[in-house]
Amino acid sequence: MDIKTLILALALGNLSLCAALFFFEYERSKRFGLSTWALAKQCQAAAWLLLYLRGSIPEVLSVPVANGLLFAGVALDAAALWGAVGRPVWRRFLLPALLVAQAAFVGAWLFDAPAPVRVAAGALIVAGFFLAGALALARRWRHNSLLQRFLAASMLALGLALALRGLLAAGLAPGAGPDGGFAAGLGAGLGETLLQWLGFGVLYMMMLVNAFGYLLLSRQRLQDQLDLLEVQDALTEVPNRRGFYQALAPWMALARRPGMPTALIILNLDHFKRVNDNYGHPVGDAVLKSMVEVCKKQLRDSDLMGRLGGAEFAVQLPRTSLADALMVAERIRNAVAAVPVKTERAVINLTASLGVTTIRAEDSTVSLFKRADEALQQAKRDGRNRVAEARAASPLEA
Ligand SMILES: Nc1nc2c(ncn2[C@@H]2O[C@H](COP(=O)(O)OP(=O)(O)OP(=O)(O)O)[C@@H](O)[C@H]2O)c(=O)[nH]1
Repeated sequence: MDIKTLILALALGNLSLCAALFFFEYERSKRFGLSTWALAKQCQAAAWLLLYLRGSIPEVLSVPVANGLLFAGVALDAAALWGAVGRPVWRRFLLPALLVAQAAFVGAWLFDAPAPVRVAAGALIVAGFFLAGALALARRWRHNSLLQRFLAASMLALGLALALRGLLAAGLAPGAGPDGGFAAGLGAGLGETLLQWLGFGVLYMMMLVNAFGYLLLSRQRLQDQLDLLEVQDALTEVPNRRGFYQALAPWMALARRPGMPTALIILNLDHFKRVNDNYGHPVGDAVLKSMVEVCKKQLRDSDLMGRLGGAEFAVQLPRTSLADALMVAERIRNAVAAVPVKTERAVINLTASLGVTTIRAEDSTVSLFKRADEALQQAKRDGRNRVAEARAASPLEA
């Protein structure tokens, strides 16, 4: 395979990615900066096509325009990766760097710099942006998945290989003889054809690693979000029923051993339906979120609040006696009643009813929640905006 065929493969590879992304985005909302990434692939596909047509089209298209598009493409790749890790640095760093790189390359072309110098500049610029993208993936190394670490490491290796190719190309520039240093000597020793193979081979690998890596990473992120949704309530961002049960399980097991019990509070907002009916669901949602914040402020770090569904929440209080849990429940009730929720449409006063119990040795999750719920219903029957204690254990249960 000659270099021209390799360039065509790069053009076609990027074009097929563009096509795949077009159909992907056609049906889905934008995710993980996929649009930035799609734009990057379009720039790169156009760049490689122009480079492939070199000799049959004006030089202005096949050199400054083609390389400019290639630089923009890899810079956008880096931007997409920084966006995917939650740090959109496009405007602050990558855009100014791209403008400087474009100006330097066009300057080198206008002033007729020797071909090896231009090749070296091009390789170093592309390597620089590629490494910038790799750094995004390498951030918070110890917390990253194996996939992300593998991608970061291979991108760093490829970026460094391309930078080396650039330095070796510089070694071939006129005037850089064997006395011109290690790069000059090595560059001259390897020869331009081998260096071209190294450069394009690395660029080809870069395309593959970037494409597969980005798509796999997007998939992994999506999976992580789905996994989180299984145990977390999307609206209030506290554990949902399943997540709350999971967190409660170790305390249920500990209840069979002597020591301080774990308490459970179930809270239900009073007449919450009216908020939805009077102000609409979005206001109801805002009220729920705000209520969670109000309640959390009354809790210790070791306590955990979860949403059981609708306007019903639960709080687990590890190593807390019934008397203390009743005090906490009273504090929560007071806070909910005292802090009106300010929304765009209205200031809403709410109250809550609460049922309190502690985990007993003989409890299953069902019996525990049933008892707490009975206390809650008692609080509702007694007129709402109050705390009720669950019935004591019968001698048989005890
Ligand atoms: N805005 C909003 N409303 C919800 C959501 N989930 C459930 N609801 C509503 O919350 C209300 C729950 O009402 P209930 O707890 O059954 O009754 P209530 O009106 O609070 O009356 P009491 O509990 O008897 O004091 C229903 O109208 C549900 O439609 C949600 O995610 N957002």
